[in-house]
Amino acid sequence: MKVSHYYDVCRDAQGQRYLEPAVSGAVLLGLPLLNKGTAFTREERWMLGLEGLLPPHVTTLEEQKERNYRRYRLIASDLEKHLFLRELQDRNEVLFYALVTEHLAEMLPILYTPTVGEAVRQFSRTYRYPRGFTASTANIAQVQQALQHLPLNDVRLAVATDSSAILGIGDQGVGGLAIPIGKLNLYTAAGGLGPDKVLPVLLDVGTDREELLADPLYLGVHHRRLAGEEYFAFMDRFVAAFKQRYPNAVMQWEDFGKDTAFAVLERYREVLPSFNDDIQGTGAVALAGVLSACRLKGERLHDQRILVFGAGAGGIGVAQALLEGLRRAGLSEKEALSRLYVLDSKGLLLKNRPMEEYKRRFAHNPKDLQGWTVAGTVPNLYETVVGGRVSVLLGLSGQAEAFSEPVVQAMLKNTPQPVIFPLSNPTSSSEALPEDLVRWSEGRALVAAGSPFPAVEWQGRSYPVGQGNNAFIFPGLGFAAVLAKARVVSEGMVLEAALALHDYTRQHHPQRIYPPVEVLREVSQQVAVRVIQQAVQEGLARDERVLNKNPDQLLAYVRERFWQPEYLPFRVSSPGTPKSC
Ligand SMILES: NC(=O)c1ccc[n+]([C@@H]2O[C@H](COP(=O)([O-])OP(=O)(O)OC[C@H]3O[C@@H](n4cnc5c(N)ncnc54)[C@H](O)[C@@H]3O)[C@@H](O)[C@H]2O)c1
Ligand SMILES: O=C(O)C[C@H](O)C(=O)O
Ligand SMILES: [Mn+2]
Repeated sequence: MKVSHYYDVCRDAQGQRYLEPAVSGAVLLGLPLLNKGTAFTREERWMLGLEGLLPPHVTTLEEQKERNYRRYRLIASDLEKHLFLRELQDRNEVLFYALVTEHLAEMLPILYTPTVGEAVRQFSRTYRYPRGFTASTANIAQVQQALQHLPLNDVRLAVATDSSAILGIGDQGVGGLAIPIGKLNLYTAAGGLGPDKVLPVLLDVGTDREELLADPLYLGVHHRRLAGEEYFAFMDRFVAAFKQRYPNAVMQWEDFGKDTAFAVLERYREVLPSFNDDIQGTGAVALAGVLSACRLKGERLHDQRILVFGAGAGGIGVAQALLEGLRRAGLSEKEALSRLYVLDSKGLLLKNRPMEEYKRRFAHNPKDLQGWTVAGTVPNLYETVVGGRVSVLLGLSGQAEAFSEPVVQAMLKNTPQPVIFPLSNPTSSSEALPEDLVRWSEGRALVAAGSPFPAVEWQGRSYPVGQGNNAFIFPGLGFAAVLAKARVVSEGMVLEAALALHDYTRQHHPQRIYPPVEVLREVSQQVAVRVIQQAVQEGLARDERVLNKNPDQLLAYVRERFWQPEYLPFRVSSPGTPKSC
């Protein structure tokens, strides 16, 4: 099997890798996985029919990075920077990843959260080049055939969204494709997967956003969302065809809203090795951060009383992960649930309220909450903080400013150091600004947020704000599932990712809740090692190369397989030459 319709990656007698292209000339220059731009050597230019098509000076990758970084720095707006980087990736993937890897902390907020949210909104207005795969109601009947149009033959990981709950900005229709593209930028820049091994997928089942339906320039299908049986018939078709085209691929479900996220995860988790990033990745990152915060407070997880604000994919995922954490700390399920409060848009989950099945487990008995509110009303955020003596507050509601000063003051009465994580993205959806939380609590709150925020300077001290984002989990988790060829992605593997992140933070950044994003690559490698070990232990690993390796050997293996942005030489062998591809 050739890696792509347009080229293959082969090895010479010395084991050196090289590219064997099936195209040449101007066509080759238009393929971002092959194009080296001005870095094609003189020999390559003659061999591939490029001589004369490029300026004569042959540049190095370093010089190309320098040229593009200078231009990047001249751009004023974040969205324009995002679009500049998108175009660079669409021209030359190696150069794009070389640049992004070198400036990871600077470019992450541009490629990913929060700027990617704006790129989603502006998708139909800024569209330039195709990327990934779009299944839609216009092609789902022939999706098997449409998947054959993709030139890549060895995809190992896809990120797919139905775009029903993009970050905290809701249904975004076809524009949601920018999210899988951004997630996969992280997979390659910080998670080790080569750009020819990944695929962003948009499942366009329609949109319920009126302004998109009414916009003639909107690029998605112009009808309302499929629901119920029609929705699952669409999904079943896509999943079957995807599995046939890419039998070795892991699937990351992303930004499915609460009405589809849980059902899709359950329906396909045994069909495809797959996980839901918002439920499981977020659960893992929140558990790791709360464990770190407990360590900083000198307390234990089971000393805490925890409130999760928001009961969608993210909120329930976080509640499930903390429940598991509390059980591991020795509490019974009943004891653990008694110190965990989950609120949706109507307030605290109570057993006498009608609610979706996935919330039910976390509902409290109203009899246990005597005196919290006027009898018969549902406790709100403030009342739950007071009544439940909450010491840890986690925001997954997408509601800006929901964590107000009175809420913080109430927490300070329960604990000297409240743990407060406004985890909603993008920045405009964050439940509070970290600087307000630090100020209102006079520097006592332990704060992390979903989106990137600068350190807070307050009364001569600097408080770094950790980024509690599933970016610390999914690249390592997905890479591990790929390297292990895991049959399924188990809850045990997800939990191990959380514990690995917590251990890494404790060992390398003991003063922090999360590591700085500068070390994301290293975090992903550590997470990957632990997740592979767990997959092996659970008998889920199907790749023999990961069996019987100790942690050091596994780390070396993970590092060796980690894709690096460097140009491979081209060769064109004459017909009949034996090749190792
Ligand atoms: N930091 C991270 O890594 C991370 C990961 C996943 C999700 N999130 C964030 O969490 C937010 C929700 O995402 P999701 O995927 O769970 O969406 P979702 O559509 O599945 O759920 C949204 C939930 O928000 C809650 N909500 C809405 N209005 C509310 C209100 N007024 N008061 C209390 N709760 C309210 C509801 O319970 C609803 O179910 C988004 O802003 C998203 O960016 C962050
Ligand atoms: O995309 C992110 O930044 C994190 C998370 O998956 C989200 O939906 O907010
Ligand atoms: Mn998400």
